[in-house]
Amino acid sequence: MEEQPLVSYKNVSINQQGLGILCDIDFELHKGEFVYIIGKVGSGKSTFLKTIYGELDVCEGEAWVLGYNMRTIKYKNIAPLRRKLGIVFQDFQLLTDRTVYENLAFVLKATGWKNRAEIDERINEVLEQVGMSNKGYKMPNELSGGEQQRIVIARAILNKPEIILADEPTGNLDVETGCRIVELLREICSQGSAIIMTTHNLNLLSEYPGEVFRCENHRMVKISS
Ligand SMILES: Nc1ncnc2c1ncn2[C@@H]1O[C@H](COP(=O)(O)OP(=O)(O)OP(=O)(O)O)[C@@H](O)[C@H]1O
Repeated sequence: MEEQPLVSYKNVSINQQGLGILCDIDFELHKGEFVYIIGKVGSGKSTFLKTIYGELDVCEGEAWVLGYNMRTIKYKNIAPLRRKLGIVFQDFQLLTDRTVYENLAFVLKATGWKNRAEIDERINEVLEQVGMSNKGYKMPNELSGGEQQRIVIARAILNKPEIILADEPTGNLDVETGCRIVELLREICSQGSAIIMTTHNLNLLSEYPGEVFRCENHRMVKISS
């Protein structure tokens, strides 16, 4: 039997402050998929992602994310949903007043981890996975942009999310560093997390193929796979 999609949207419309941003979206995300969302500035890419992590309501259609009906999801279920998601933004959003290790420990403790040794072990694992094993003691401002983005990805994968939402994760990086970040995301994808990534960098699409949806004229249309 075919596995249930992780995300399933049918005829979904999304508004911001009463204004229609996207309408009639049909979208599915399955385990292990890597999906790009492209489109001009203001076309609705981030808006779409916001509905997946419950930041913005869906106003029409049928929308399911990891078994939650996003039309009717209760506020108390938003945090449990987000624990199954990893979220990566372009502007890093690390806590600047604490070390890399403390940034990661903060998230683990906030999501219910208590055992010190297990916390240590998981932090070491994710830092190794993103190639930053020896940087746990650093403050975020002592890291380059690419290194900070690696730590953000380490933070996003701490709880082994089923889906990673990456909103312009290469937006603040030079081309070479951006490619390394996409390679890292693809490696994480091959280990089982599905990934939705918005980007303006169309070169990435040919270099690192995936399914592509474009936001345009209030629609989000699949253009290739
Ligand atoms: N908080 C908000 N309140 C009202 N309108 C908003 C809000 N956030 C975004 N919008 C509007 O929704 C539309 C889509 O914005 P969105 O941020 O999704 O675009 P985007 O495709 O992600 O753009 P970019 O490439 O610049 O990141 C824009 O017209 C924007 O002005």
